[in-house]
Amino acid sequence: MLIFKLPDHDVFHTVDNASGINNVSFVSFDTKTILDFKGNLKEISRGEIETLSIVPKNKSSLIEIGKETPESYGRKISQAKDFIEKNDLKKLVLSRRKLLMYLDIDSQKKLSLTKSFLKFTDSYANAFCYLFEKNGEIWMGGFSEILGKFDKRNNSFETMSLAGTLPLDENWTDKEVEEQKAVTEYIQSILRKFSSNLKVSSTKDLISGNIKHLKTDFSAEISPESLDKIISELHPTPAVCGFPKDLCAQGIKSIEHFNRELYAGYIKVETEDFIYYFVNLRCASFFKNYAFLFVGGGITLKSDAQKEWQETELKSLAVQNNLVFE
Ligand SMILES: C=C(O[C@@H]1C=C(C(=O)O)C=C[C@H]1O)C(=O)O
Repeated sequence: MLIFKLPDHDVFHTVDNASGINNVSFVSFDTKTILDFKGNLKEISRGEIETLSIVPKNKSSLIEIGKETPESYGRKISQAKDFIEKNDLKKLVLSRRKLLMYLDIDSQKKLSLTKSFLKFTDSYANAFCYLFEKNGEIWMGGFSEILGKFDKRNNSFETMSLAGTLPLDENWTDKEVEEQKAVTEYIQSILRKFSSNLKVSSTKDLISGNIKHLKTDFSAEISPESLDKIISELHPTPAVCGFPKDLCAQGIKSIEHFNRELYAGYIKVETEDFIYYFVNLRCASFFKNYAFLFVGGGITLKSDAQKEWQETELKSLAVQNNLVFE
């Protein structure tokens, strides 16, 4: 079962399971896992969504639940800084799995994932939001970062450089400006190879709930044949990994000590006119008594461990504040 809402659209969609048609795919961060949702896109109403039963299951094997603390995350940030220094990098994106246990809140009340999804979509109207259950796995998430948007009618391709995070009332510093610039330069260097008419916007604030980011938009005319290649070269961008990609992904794995799974991967959605590639952030996987909320941020040599922790806490509220118990 998959339900989703495209950014700035009023309607909800699902897929009709028709075989041979594949319009929605979730690609994991390491691109090794691809979850396909078969069928044509079809509209689904709010009322129909409310009647769906999506109930988390117990994980079949025991998982090790090491609760991350500001101190343990601080140690990982130091390791990330050592890695940045040793390899002369601009940044590395570190993340954590926030463990949220929810059974104890009130034994009479149960988590309603469909109502949570609807609340999430109301809070983040300009985001791509989804909820799915497949092979016993349940994920929910939503954010407005695109890895790509291809318009089949005129072969125009759009993407964005989105990075740097602060609470709404704080002013940008060199740390955020530099980390976002690293993403902008990376995207530019790739798109220039595929298009001679690349347009780059000025950098603006993007407000997402309780926080803001720096965003630069790109648009270019490309040949449809190069679309897959562009996406595979872009992903993972330094907004979620670092550059060089392979070295940074290796560094991330050795420091984070968990599998990012679908977090920081992307979601491909094909409609009649567009092919979208949404970056899978502000997301969580759900089990019977708990959820893992995946959150991260760009680390540079200027990073302050306490602020980085705070940033991941603020990002986790995107999912956490929209969970509905009834
Ligand atoms: C990595 C995440 O977000 C990404 C990293 C950001 C940053 O480093 O400031 C900002 C927006 C996203 O591109 C996340 O939400 O977990």
